[in-house]
Amino acid sequence: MPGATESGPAAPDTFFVTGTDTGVGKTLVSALLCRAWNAAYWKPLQTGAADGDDDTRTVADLAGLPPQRTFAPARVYQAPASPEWAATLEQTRVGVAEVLACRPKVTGPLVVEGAGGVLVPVNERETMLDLMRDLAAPVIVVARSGLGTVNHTLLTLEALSARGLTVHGVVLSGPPAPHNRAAIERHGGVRVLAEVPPLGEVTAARVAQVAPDLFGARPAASLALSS
Ligand SMILES: Nc1ncnc2c1ncn2[C@@H]1O[C@H](COP(=O)(O)OP(=O)(O)OP(=O)(O)O)[C@@H](O)[C@H]1O
Ligand SMILES: C[C@H](N)[C@H](N)CCCCCC(=O)O
Ligand SMILES: [Mg+2]
Repeated sequence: MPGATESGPAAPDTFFVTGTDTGVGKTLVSALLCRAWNAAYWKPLQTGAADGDDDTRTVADLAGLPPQRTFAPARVYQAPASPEWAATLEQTRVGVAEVLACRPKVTGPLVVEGAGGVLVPVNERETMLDLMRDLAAPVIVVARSGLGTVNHTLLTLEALSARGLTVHGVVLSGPPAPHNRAAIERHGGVRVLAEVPPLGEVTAARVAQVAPDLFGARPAASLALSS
């Protein structure tokens, strides 16, 4: 296998961070990953700019990334909505191919954050799953840790599996819930990479403090999602 080492397959460089929902902690986890792995960051489609949503700025601040380690979104839309609807409100439309034409060329790890969850529409025909398929990077699923997450996470994993996407693992955010972690690993055939506890005030100092213990210094090789 190209890039393989004696210790196993080479770790991929690009990871797509999706979630079971909007607001589950994708941006916080992206910042933790960037900090731990010294990764660059790209949010291809940013919506909610009218409400001040700017995940690129948030990650740059929290992870302490210099300007050359973050990349402008392919599109920024004002409305706090899916890319499809936010674009429609601006009488425009975007396709996955146009988005990926803006894919940054970087050396080393790159964290790419989606908008909302896996089936959020990019346009009338394409969803975030199409973006993930064409990006061809292993997927990290961020989920809440608490009640309801087992169903939401397993549904998300089913959708990813149905499209043949490689799942690198799941990250749970919120108060530790070992029974939920175990259920997701058992029924989803995935690793839970980390449980991000409630961080209190989310600051760059706090991210720097916890990121290495949560994610280590570099990404591990991805395991295929078993059925
Ligand atoms: N473990 C945690 N401890 C403290 N705050 C958290 C934790 N997880 C998430 N949050 C907070 O919850 C809010 C939503 O998280 P975040 O912005 O990362 O979600 P998201 O999935 O990226 O949302 P979007 O779909 O808008 O991109 C943020 O204010 C974030 O700091
Ligand atoms: C604006 C928000 N913060 C996100 N960036 C966009 C989330 C879109 C979710 C669409 C949906 O699932 O209903
Ligand atoms: Mg976000």
